[in-house]
Amino acid sequence: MSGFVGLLTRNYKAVNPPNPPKGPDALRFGILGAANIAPSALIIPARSHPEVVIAAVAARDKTKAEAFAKKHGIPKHYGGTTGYQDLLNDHDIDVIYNPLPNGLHFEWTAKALAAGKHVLLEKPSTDVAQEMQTLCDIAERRGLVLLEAFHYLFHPAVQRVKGIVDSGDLGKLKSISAKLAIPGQMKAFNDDDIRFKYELGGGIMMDMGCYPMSAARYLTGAEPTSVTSASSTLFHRDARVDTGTTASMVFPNDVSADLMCSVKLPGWGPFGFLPSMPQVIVTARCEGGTVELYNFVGPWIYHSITISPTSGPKRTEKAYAFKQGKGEAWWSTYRYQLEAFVDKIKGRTPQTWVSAEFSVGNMAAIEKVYEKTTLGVRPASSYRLPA
Ligand SMILES: NC(=O)C1=CN([C@@H]2O[C@H](COP(=O)(O)OP(=O)(O)OC[C@H]3O[C@@H](n4cnc5c(N)ncnc54)[C@H](OP(=O)(O)O)[C@@H]3O)[C@@H](O)[C@H]2O)C=CC1
Ligand SMILES: O=C1OC[C@@H](O)[C@H](O)[C@H]1O
Repeated sequence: MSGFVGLLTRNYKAVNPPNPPKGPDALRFGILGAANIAPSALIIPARSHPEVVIAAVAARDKTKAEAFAKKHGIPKHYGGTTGYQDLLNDHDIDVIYNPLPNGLHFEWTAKALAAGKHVLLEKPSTDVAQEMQTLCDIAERRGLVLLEAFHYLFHPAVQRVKGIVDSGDLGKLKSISAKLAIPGQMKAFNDDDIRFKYELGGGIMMDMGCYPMSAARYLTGAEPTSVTSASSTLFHRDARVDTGTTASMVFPNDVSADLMCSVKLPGWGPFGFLPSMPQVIVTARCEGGTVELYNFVGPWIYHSITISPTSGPKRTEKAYAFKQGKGEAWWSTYRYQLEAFVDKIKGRTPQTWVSAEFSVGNMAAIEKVYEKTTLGVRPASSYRLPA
């Protein structure tokens, strides 16, 4: 199905998915925090997964936990000062979803792994690379699955672009440009949002910038050798926090990358009154042409892959489902991710995976960018692992 009807059908089914019965061996998930992202990233995708049950939620406030559980049909809730740990102590829970503020990712993922749970950890994985390395080491030692939720990488559209770049059909890769930015007029986040709290791992390079960074590293299949320039716009209440960052990087084999993220894209026209268009685009320039993916972070809603060979006609493609592989055109990036995560836990081979090395590398590269901006890396967690 294509065109407008396809768009409506896909987006309707993504939020109103079929609800097959759950099998006896379904994994029981618990959610740490009644976070805004939890419904889109896990609760709705879980409905159509026969091997996933959302069994419990914990929130710092008991009433909030109860209201969230009721709203989303979650049978168990934990709240109050011991709520998070009570969830981890629940023997009925197999897997923890951690959508806490970035600065709490390390502590609560470490505690979840210590409790013997697999963890789906929100992006960006931790505040600094060393913390993610530590978590990955613990997960490996304990035989548990830990996945940083880079949901978009699991979508067929991103896989198609990766396939085109890797095929060499457009010749050798020369440069990447990756942008995730929204206009300031959207006022997407309040001043007191976790994204602007330095002590919680705030900063838009962490929040949105982790996407363009991961896209550049994913498509090059390499780590940046240096960040040649980087600059940020600053949050008006705290000059350690960026509202947007641009960076230029060099990769091995003469590949370069330009990244941009912002929640404050300036307007245009008289007095900058008119909002700019959001920019959610990744472009790979090769010796023999370019491939561009429009809406790389939300490709299930709508996307467009434009392939422009230097000699030959330009063409566009869509990839809402894999030609071979599991999935439906209406599956969101989060649904594809959940499929892969469950496959991994169940010992099956996932279609796509985000490795420990990839996640650690992303944080290391983000650190390099923050160092170059002079804002400095985000503060490491004060949590110490038990001896
Ligand atoms: N994959 C994706 O597409 C997206 C991922 N994210 C990531 O998910 C995480 C959460 O983002 P989002 O849902 O927007 O954030 P929210 O502010 O909605 O949720 C964060 C949760 O953290 C809990 N929390 C615990 N301690 C604190 C504290 N000191 N201050 C504030 N909150 C606290 C709160 O839980 P409680 O209920 O216990 O009070 C709150 O519900 C971030 O890491 C973000 O990067 C965010 C958006 C999209
Ligand atoms: O993960 C995310 O994806 C979309 C962004 O708007 C958001 O800030 C971020 O947390």
